[in-house]
Amino acid sequence: MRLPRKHFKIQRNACRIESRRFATGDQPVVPPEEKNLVPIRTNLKGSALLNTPRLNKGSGFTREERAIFGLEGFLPYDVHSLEKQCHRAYTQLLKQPSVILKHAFLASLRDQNQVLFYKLMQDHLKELLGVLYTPGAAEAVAQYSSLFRRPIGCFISFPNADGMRAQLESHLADVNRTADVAYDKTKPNDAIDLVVVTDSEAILGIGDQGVGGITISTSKAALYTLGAGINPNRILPVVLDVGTDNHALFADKLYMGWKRTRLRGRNYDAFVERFLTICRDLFPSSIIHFEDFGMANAHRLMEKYKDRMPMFNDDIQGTGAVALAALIAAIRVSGTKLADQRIVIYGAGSAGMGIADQIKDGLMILEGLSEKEALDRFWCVDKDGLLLESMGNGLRHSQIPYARADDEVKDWPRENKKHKGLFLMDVVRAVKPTVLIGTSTHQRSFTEEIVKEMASHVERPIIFPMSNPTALCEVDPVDAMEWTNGRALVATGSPFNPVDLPNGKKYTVAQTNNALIYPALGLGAILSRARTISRSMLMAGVNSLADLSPALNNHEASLLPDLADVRKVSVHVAAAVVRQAVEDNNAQDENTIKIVKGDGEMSLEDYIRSRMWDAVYRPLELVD
Ligand SMILES: NC(=O)C1=CN([C@@H]2O[C@H](COP(=O)(O)OP(=O)(O)OC[C@H]3O[C@@H](n4cnc5c(N)ncnc54)[C@H](O)[C@@H]3O)[C@@H](O)[C@H]2O)C=CC1
Ligand SMILES: CC(=O)C(=O)O
Ligand SMILES: [Mg+2]
Repeated sequence: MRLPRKHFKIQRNACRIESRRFATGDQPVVPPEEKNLVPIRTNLKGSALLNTPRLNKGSGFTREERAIFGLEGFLPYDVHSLEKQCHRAYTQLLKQPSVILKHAFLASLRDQNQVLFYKLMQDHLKELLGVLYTPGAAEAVAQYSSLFRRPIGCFISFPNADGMRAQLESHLADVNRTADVAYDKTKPNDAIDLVVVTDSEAILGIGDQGVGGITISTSKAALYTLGAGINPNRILPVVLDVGTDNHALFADKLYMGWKRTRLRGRNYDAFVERFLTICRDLFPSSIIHFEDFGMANAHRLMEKYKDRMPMFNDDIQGTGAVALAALIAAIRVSGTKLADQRIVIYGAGSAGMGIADQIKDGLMILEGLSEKEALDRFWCVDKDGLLLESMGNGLRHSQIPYARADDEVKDWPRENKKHKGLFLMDVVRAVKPTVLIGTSTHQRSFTEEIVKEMASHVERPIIFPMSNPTALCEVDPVDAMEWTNGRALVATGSPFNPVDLPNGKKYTVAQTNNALIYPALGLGAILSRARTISRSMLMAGVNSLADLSPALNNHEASLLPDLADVRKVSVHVAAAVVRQAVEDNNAQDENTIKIVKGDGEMSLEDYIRSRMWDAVYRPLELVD
């Protein structure tokens, strides 16, 4: 549907700021260059408008807007452009002496003026991702209760479970109250595109953080907007407060969550089921992103719900996808084949087994291997050593297919004779891996001896220490490069500086973080209104991301695109995901299906751009 021109007449010249993307969701489709001219309708005036971060422009309100919305007495006289506001905010941010205080500053800005927050983030993305996301988010989560100022997001606490529906309805009403979020007012339930939910049991690599986990949901939500232009007002970040087993939190008198031992078993499952059922009922067009659930639940819940609704687990599937994309790029650089790799995974938890599953899918789909042949390429090592069939009930469900036969290892030499298990060094010596992936939270565990042993058998050792935050990374890329004479192909989970190579050049370390792919995966699923988020959609995303690898043209370049370019990357990845959903008859959005089939008025890429939200001030229209 094209908007009649009269919709654009209000304060047209207020929209001089660069206009590209607009918004996901049930919005009128306009060409990308017109989307930011569409006014936002609101009945708020005066301080109520200034105190609504979704609509507030602060000193950026034009003279005309100040008159219409009764703002003149509330603002200093001069009108400032978004660029000038950004400059002021950046100067203030730089005065904050630590990462945690910078994070708090950003949170407070987000809480005052949403457009300004996203514009500032976007203009300094490379620098500020480390503040908002990993490693900064780890500190912010851990100190949530002591630094608390104002709540952002949705808190679903077990003791209040009886009121869960009403709590979620209040959030929906809140979203609908502020302006055009659900453009079509006859469909108030379509106002939410995305729910990002954590139960806080395994936040990054820092474990159980109780209610503080809301900050991982809000950070991941912000990356959806920065990375894929998903309208921030249509995302619901949620923490399920089911208690905590982190005893330091019990001792903290400022702790703000439910001070009980973490809920488990049937009550936990019923609580999650109830939450998801209500979400599906109240927000039927939304997708659900699971983040940082503990090992015992992450895989199990994904298996339970993945065919029932459009959901994915980011730590399992998002991480698997980004790791496989980096691996495909590394293999192209090294001139080898995926099927010829011997892969050791260190840390067989959610991320580790998610990576294994995704690479296994890659071996089967891209290389035509049988499942058994694919599984044969993996050796997974956890706290008790190499996963072996004899570990029986000690293996988690996701680990069982990867357990090796005990016969294979009976003659392997063991470093630690006193211990039953085979540890990383034993496995590296015996397997001679070509690929070593770390998702263990065991800092600096890829020692010089291990890396040198691996590098003595492989021309281009592929080493991905993916644990977050930075302090938990399995090996510093500088060391990995030094110990391999610059031969290693390295990718990390948190950001690292480029490394000097022996040939005088610099090697750019890819940030192999699920943040490079999950925003586009979500955008593709939302736009196509996919019934489920399928394996084939994930694989389409992986291939399109791998094709964008800078290392394909320059071997010292990063294996993956820079995370700071995620927004451009996302258009291509989301397009691949959408096309796959349509090809699989998994898409339900008629308009998107038409465009993919070539019957629309614009290309799929332009359509995607036209649906992306931009950090610009759109005109406001006063309604009764
Ligand atoms: N780069 C990325 O995109 C992502 C990175 N991660 C990182 O991966 C790490 C693990 O995260 P999850 O898998 O979600 O946690 P998890 O708790 O599910 O898994 C961690 C696994 O490592 C094992 N482990 C712990 N200490 C070990 C040791 N000394 N030796 C061998 N294994 C050990 C644990 O037993 C567990 O199986 C975290 O640091 C997290 O930040 C997680 C998701 C995405
Ligand atoms: C990146 C991420 O999801 C994690 O470290 O848990
Ligand atoms: Mg995570």
